[in-house]
Amino acid sequence: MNEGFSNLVTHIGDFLDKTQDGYAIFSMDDVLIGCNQAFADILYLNTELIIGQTFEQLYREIYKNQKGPIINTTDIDQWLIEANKKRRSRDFRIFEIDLKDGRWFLVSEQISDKGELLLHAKNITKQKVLEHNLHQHTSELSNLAATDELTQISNRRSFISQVSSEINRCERNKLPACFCLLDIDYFKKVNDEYGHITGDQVLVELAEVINSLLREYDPFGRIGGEEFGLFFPDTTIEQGQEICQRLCELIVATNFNSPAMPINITVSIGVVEYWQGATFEQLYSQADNALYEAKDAGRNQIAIHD
Ligand SMILES: Nc1nc2c(ncn2[C@@H]2O[C@H](COP(=O)(O)OP(=O)(O)OP(=O)(O)O)[C@@H](O)[C@H]2O)c(=O)[nH]1
Repeated sequence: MNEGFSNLVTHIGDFLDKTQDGYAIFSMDDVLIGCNQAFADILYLNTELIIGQTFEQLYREIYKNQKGPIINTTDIDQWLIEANKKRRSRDFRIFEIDLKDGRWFLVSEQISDKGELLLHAKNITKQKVLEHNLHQHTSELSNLAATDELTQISNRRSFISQVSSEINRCERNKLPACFCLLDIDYFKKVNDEYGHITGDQVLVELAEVINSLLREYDPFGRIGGEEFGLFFPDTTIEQGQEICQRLCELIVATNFNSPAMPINITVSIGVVEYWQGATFEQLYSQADNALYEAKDAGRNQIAIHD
């Protein structure tokens, strides 16, 4: 043993009871032969009483006390069988545990040539909290980036991406589908007569009314202004036309902005049948042509692209 190493061995004990990290050594037959205070604190057990106990006895005690590491089971015997299978399966193991008090530890287990097991538990609660917050912020940001601020449905970008992946699915599974563009008729009049804020309210309610008729997985988004896009996977053109007909009827029958000042609107819808190999741009352009036909033909109606 070189001098530096023997100095380390002599002095390391002074640090072991200062550190927040838990240290413990188990014998070949898994009896706890030594540990520091931090390790006992993690288990919520008394240092003096745990020396000489086996890993199994310790975990049975923790399970009984319902303090310390979370043991997610209703059957501790089965849990110990599974834990023991993993425990000495490799010379070095690393895993995370969480405690009832909310702390998290990164635990490493190293087995020596003599078969003794050195356990080191590092407090990683701060990192876990940061990780959790970051994850939450990321998902909030991606929701924001995909949502139309006014109507809270998908925005143009997110709608295009959902339709594109549905197009791929329909292509792979040889499914029929319909793409629709829906536009409010004479919406300028609503704004002119009732004001822009009421116009906004009509848009919000319209999105809700349309959503109430759709299946949960039908992509539906606000393309821009008073124009909305819909995609019906696994739907024939006849079925698509029927859904659009029901949408038109429901919208005509709805009193928007009620009870303040009920407003009635109509919509025009351009529908195109999906064909194998079609792109979003092609479907959009053909549905747009059909939408103009519906407007030209007097509005409050559906036009199917030929
Ligand atoms: N309140 C409100 N109005 C909007 C919004 N986006 C677009 N608009 C209005 O929608 C109206 C669209 O007018 P036009 O393109 O002339 O269409 P229209 O009056 O609906 O007539 P047709 O589509 O030809 O039946 C304009 O008055 C826009 O200001 C919005 O987010 N909120």
